[in-house]
Amino acid sequence: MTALMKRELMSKQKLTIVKVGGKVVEEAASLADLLGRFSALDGLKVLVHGGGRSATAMAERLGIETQMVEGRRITDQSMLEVVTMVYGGLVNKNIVAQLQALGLNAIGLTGADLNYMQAVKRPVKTIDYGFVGDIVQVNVDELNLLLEKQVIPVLAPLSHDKQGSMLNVNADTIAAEAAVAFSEHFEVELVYCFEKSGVLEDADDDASVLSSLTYETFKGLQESGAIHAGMIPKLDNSFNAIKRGVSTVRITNIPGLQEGGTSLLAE
Ligand SMILES: Nc1ncnc2c1ncn2[C@@H]1O[C@H](COP(=O)(O)OP(=O)(O)O)[C@@H](O)[C@H]1O
Ligand SMILES: CC(=O)N[C@@H](CCC(=O)OP(=O)(O)O)C(=O)O
Repeated sequence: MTALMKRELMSKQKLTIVKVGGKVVEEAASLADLLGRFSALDGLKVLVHGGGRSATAMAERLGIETQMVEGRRITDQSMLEVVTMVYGGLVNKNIVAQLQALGLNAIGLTGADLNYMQAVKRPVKTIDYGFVGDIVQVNVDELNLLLEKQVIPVLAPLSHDKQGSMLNVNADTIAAEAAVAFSEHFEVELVYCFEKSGVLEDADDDASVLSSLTYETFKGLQESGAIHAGMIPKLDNSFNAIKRGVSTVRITNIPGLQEGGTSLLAE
């Protein structure tokens, strides 16, 4: 029996999973600020990153057009090459190098590494998303061994189909699916860190942060249009994670990493 298994038998240890995306990843100063605060968090932790804007910028440099549908990137063969390079390479390794500089022993992984997360190519219904994956299996056993050795997993928004192809997956989904899988072993707090201070009652007023949110209120605010765009899948992912065993989900900005922002309430 490993030390980690022994501890689980006594009581579940806390694990913080921080997902960072949007502008925060793209701007060097905000990323450095975020990583500094992440490194100061106590206890076991995992970082999940996005980087959609960096992929769009790189695609543009290569003359490849970006097309998003309902917040998801249409990923044809050449876009798959771009996202594999940008998420699995540039963004991921830049974060790992910065965490190493901060004294954290980080390792960057896609779902193909250690086969920790497997997906299937999204079936074509009305829209063909191309090489976009829907998660079918998550196995965090090897990641648990890394955590036990004080290694910090840094998870990129990429999975694979176990038949040789990488697949593009939204970073919020990677964070939620990893959080659910880790919940079997840990008391998981999932923190979505982005550019606003939380879920806003009025998306244009940064001071209108809701300190807590139920599913019912979310659906009401969605209907009135106060919650829209990328915030809808983020909240759907978040409530789904709570339903499947994640202890706490918070949506916040960089200074709110430890506390603050919007806490989601189970019904
Ligand atoms: N009520 C709301 N509160 C906060 N953000 C909102 C709200 N409604 C819509 N949004 C938009 O949702 C975006 C976050 O979604 P998304 O861009 O997918 O996240 P990320 O920055 O993590 O990639 C915000 O930048 C904001 O423009
Ligand atoms: C399928 C799909 O849409 N994947 C996303 C993955 C990156 C991401 O989610 O980045 P942010 O968190 O910074 O938005 C994309 O390619 O844009």
